[in-house]
Amino acid sequence: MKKINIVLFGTGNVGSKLVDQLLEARESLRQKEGVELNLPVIANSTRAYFQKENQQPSWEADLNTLGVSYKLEDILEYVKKQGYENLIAVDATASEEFVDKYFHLIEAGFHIVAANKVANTRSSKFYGSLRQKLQEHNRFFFYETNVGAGLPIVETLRNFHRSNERVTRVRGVFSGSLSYIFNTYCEEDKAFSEILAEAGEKGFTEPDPRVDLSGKDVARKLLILGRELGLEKEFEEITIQDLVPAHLNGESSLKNFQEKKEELNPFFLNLKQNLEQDEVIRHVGELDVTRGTLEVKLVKEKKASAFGALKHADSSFEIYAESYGERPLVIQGAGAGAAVTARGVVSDILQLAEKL
Ligand SMILES: NC(=O)c1ccc[n+]([C@@H]2O[C@H](COP(=O)([O-])OP(=O)(O)OC[C@H]3O[C@@H](n4cnc5c(N)ncnc54)[C@H](O)[C@@H]3O)[C@@H](O)[C@H]2O)c1
Ligand SMILES: N[C@@H](CCO)C(=O)O
Repeated sequence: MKKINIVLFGTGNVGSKLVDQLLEARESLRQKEGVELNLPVIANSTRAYFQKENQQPSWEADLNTLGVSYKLEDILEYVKKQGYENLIAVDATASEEFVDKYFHLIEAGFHIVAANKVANTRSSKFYGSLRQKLQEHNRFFFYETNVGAGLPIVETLRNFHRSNERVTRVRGVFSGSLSYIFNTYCEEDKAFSEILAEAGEKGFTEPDPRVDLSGKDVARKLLILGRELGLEKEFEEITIQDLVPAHLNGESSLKNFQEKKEELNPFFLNLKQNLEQDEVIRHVGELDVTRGTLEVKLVKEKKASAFGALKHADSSFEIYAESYGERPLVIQGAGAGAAVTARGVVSDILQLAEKL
């Protein structure tokens, strides 16, 4: 039996669904694949729960009641003392700072699986040094859910690139939350702020929805794909249409933004009122590999077009590549949501486990 030991950081929408899915899949993986998935430590931003038994039927309660405040070193010491091998750290946080800890984790023998996009969208220098550290310690880094949640986008582009297929352009509705927001807003007679709140309640938005609305989340996804294709770009080079008014942006608190989100309504109502009958608003990202440009913007689309016809929180990625000519390869489906994202993380964990 191959034993895999997963230390989870982040128990929000994605992290908590991930624990449920791992515990559910445990027995069948043991029987069918000879893989035993253990979760020796589950941590959020303030507490860590150090597992005593193999089963964790009430992990949420245990984290709350038996969880202790911790430092990363406590976890590293614990796994070392227990003699755990095949260690995978799962980053299900949205933390800008946590990614600095990847280096310590790698040195301590961890492989990394990340839903968090930050590590792949810092400077090229950081991107390169992380990969160098992984190589030095012979560790793996999987992050399929960074783009398109559970959809196989990163893998598809990486395989194209490796096989010398020339990808010229990727155009898409990259954001599941903004897809939900604009699909619903253009169909229903509700205030923009109300739909924004719904998208948050459904677990589609980032913990701070301004990361979506500002275009930053889609810009990150474009950069991640661009880098997979060998483009050496920095985040600052991306052209981004920011939908958050300056007085509510990241400089002010999230609470302030939530309290004043109705102030967004006139701008979006004006956009909606200026649509033709057969048009809708869509939020798109465009990566032009040939020209080396990355752009995030709102566009008007015909209702009958591919992007115009999207529903719910679906994303759609059109990948233009030499062998495919004028007709792109299209990957479409749920672009956000805890269940699909957690499933993508499980899939990354299993692919990584196969290599161990
Ligand atoms: N929600 C989606 O559909 C989706 C899809 C793909 C990727 N993601 C990514 O998954 C990540 C998690 O999203 P979410 O919706 O679950 O967020 P969330 O806010 O619901 O959960 C974040 C969790 O991270 C924990 N955390 C924060 N800083 C931490 C730290 N330094 N150490 C340990 N834990 C820390 C918080 O306590 C919380 O438990 C984000 O990076 C997001 O971009 C989300
Ligand atoms: N907030 C992100 C989650 C998936 O990365 C989105 O809406 O697409």
